[in-house]
Amino acid sequence: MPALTLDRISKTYRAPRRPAWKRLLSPGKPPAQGFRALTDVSLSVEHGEFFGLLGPNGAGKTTLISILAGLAQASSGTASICGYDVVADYRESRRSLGVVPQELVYDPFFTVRETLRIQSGYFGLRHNDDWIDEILYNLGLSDKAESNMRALSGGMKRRVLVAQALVHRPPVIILDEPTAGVDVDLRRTLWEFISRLNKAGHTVLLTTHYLEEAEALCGRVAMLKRGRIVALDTTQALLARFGGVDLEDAFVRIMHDDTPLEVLA
Ligand SMILES: Nc1ncnc2c1ncn2[C@@H]1O[C@H](COP(=O)(O)OP(=O)(O)OP(=O)(O)O)[C@@H](O)[C@H]1O
Repeated sequence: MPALTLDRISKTYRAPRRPAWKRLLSPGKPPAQGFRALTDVSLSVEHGEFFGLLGPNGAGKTTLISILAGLAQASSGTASICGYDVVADYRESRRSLGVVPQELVYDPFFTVRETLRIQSGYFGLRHNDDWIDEILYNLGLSDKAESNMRALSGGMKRRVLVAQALVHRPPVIILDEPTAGVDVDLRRTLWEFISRLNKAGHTVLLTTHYLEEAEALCGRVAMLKRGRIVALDTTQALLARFGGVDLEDAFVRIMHDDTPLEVLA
């Protein structure tokens, strides 16, 4: 059973409803069309893979991750984590997954340790301090454990988001642009830690705009363009197929290729 499966996932965001007074003024006007963010996305990621989900701004990466995390509902299609359907088996699928979100979301009233204890509590883990200490150490956060969240720099807050995603030792880890706006030090520390978790058997799905990171880390890559998968293969095969000097070159070629969209696998 794969670590992660997407089967013909489509997502249309509803257009905002027109206010009542506008509907009264022009009653015959049809409601605005929604926005189609994903169309028929299917892929499966095996246990232990380090998988890259790439695409330009607005391609649909975060939408896809939100569907996997149960934060958004697909308009059609199914998704599962470790065999658990993200809608029908929500609790089990959420327990199998750790998501590092793109947005810096945090509660300014708690310390780093309190934040991680609260997160552990969501998963019913009461005595989790040994693991919390290990995560803090590996993310270079040990000396910040008792600092208030609001006192941390942006890069430090991002490290805490990574720590939060790992408190329940999820078999599948999704990182949505985890290195956006962080210094070289954190990138190195983060990738060393995530690579170690991956070698220990954790499945990793990464979105990033730093294609050299994806090239170095990901065994397989899917590229999204306007909500559709346009390439899905091993990093090496994509490099061989599209030539060029590196994955960035292959990415630019694929994104600028205007032949009808089809999976280049
Ligand atoms: N809640 C929403 N309502 C309407 N449209 C949305 C909503 N969320 C996202 N979209 C639209 O869906 C499309 C895909 O957005 P998404 O955030 O998934 O892209 P992305 O690939 O993650 O982009 P980025 O690389 O900039 O993070 C975009 O055109 C975006 O404007």
